Amino acid sequence: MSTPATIIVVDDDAGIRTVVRQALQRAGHLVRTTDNATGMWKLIEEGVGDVLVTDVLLPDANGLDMIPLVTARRPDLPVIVMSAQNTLSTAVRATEQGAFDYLPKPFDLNELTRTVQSAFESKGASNRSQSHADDGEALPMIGRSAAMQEVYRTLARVIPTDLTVMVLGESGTGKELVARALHDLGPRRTGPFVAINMAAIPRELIETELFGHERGAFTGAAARSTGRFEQAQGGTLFLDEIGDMPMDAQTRLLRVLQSGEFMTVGGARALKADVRIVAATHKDLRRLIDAGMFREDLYYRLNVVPIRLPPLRGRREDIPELARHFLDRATAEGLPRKTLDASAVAWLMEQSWPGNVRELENAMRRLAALARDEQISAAVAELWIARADLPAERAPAPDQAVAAGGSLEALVAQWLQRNVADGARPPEDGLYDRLLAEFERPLLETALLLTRGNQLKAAKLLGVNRNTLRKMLTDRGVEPQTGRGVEPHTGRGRNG
Ligand SMILES: Nc1ncnc2c1ncn2[C@@H]1O[C@H](COP(=O)(O)OP(=O)(O)OP(=O)(O)O)[C@@H](O)[C@H]1O
Repeated sequence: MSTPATIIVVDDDAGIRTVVRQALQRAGHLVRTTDNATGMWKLIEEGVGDVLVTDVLLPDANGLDMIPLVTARRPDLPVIVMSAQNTLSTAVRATEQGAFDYLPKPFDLNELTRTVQSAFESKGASNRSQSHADDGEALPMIGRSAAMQEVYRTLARVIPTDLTVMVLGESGTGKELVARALHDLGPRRTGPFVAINMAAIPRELIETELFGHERGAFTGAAARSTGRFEQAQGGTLFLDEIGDMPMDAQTRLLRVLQSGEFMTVGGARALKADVRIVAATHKDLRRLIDAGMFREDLYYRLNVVPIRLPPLRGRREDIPELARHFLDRATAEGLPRKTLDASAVAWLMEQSWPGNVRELENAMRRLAALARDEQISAAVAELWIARADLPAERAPAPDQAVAAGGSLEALVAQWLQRNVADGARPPEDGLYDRLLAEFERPLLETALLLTRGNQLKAAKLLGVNRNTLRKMLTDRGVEPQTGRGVEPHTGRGRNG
């Protein structure tokens, strides 16, 4: 049994007070609860409590703002913050304000008891000193899923340190964003942030890119060049796609990490490396080690604090907020404002997003730029997102998209202008039939697209019999494929 301690629990939610009380009592602690800051201050003034566990949003105060005041009054009282406002901002602010730890709600009660125990054991040396607190500053990472909470908690802990961080995750999951957050929110933020992507530089140039070279170090080295290590002095060096680093460069990097010094290629002087290293990869480094392509000793040097970013399909609940964020950003960049209706949000959440957040970001920009209506439905989202992934020659003609995207009047006017304006002769088969024929094709194609080529469903959607649909497809030259793709609409109206 652990040593009994008195824990103050502050939360205005009676349910939370009860479960937390029970869990802590089961762990052998004494518990005092209160539902507001006033009650908490009373206990603190009385000298009660070994650990304080508080919610952020209290009826009469903000839990984060109170931490420095609590620490000033009772420097020996560690504060653990619980919050349902699960942003990176809350995690970072809790750390900055000097919280012992931060627990995003909902949390695991075992984790709470473990955290309370370690806070109690470290009493006295507990509340961290404040660094900087930039209130309300917009923080870059979106997403409140449980998976991202873990990321934020780790980030908040390592931001104030110089520890080497290894960011792992599929392409487009935000690895570079994490590296930037580590830099921008940490003590080196006034220094440079220098990124180098191992996969983007020819292998034979990586060493000189990293460490620079002296004049005459090799044929063609007409002048001394500074490497990224030197450029990043006093700041952060982001080594992206570290799994693509050639062996020679790995050996050299390892030496730098061991000695804290580096030498330029062909140089005799050792320069001090005052650089925080953040590395990232989407590759499985363990596999590379087994295959003899990555140095195990370097791996351990770099993998001091691993941060694993979840793929987007593993945190679908973040998709609505991310999608809206990217649409807002597109608007801020001057593209038309778009909103997603419920069907569009549901459709976005169903997709697998192999390109992760980057793919979602690009899809939202495409919608903002190309979809006609302000409100986006699932059908429009699918048209612009699913079909845009088709090879270029199969991509939809804009007219088709407009037909599906709404504003039919605009399209008719446009068609008429193009086909019969300027006194051009009306088409031989008459304007009415011609116009219907022009519209029938994208209508059929879109119906097939939405039903993924299922003719029965497409016929039902259109309200026509299956044989009628077949005939229409033949008449209009639409290929009744299964699957998403249908032949692009290349037909242009004939001017008589
Ligand atoms: N949580 C997030 N909130 C907001 N934007 C995000 C988030 N994660 C990623 N992004 C955005 O998605 C894009 C891709 O992110 P980033 O470049 O950091 O991914 P990456 O994992 O480094 O990709 P790669 O491995 O392909 O280099 C960027 O534009 C980034 O701003």
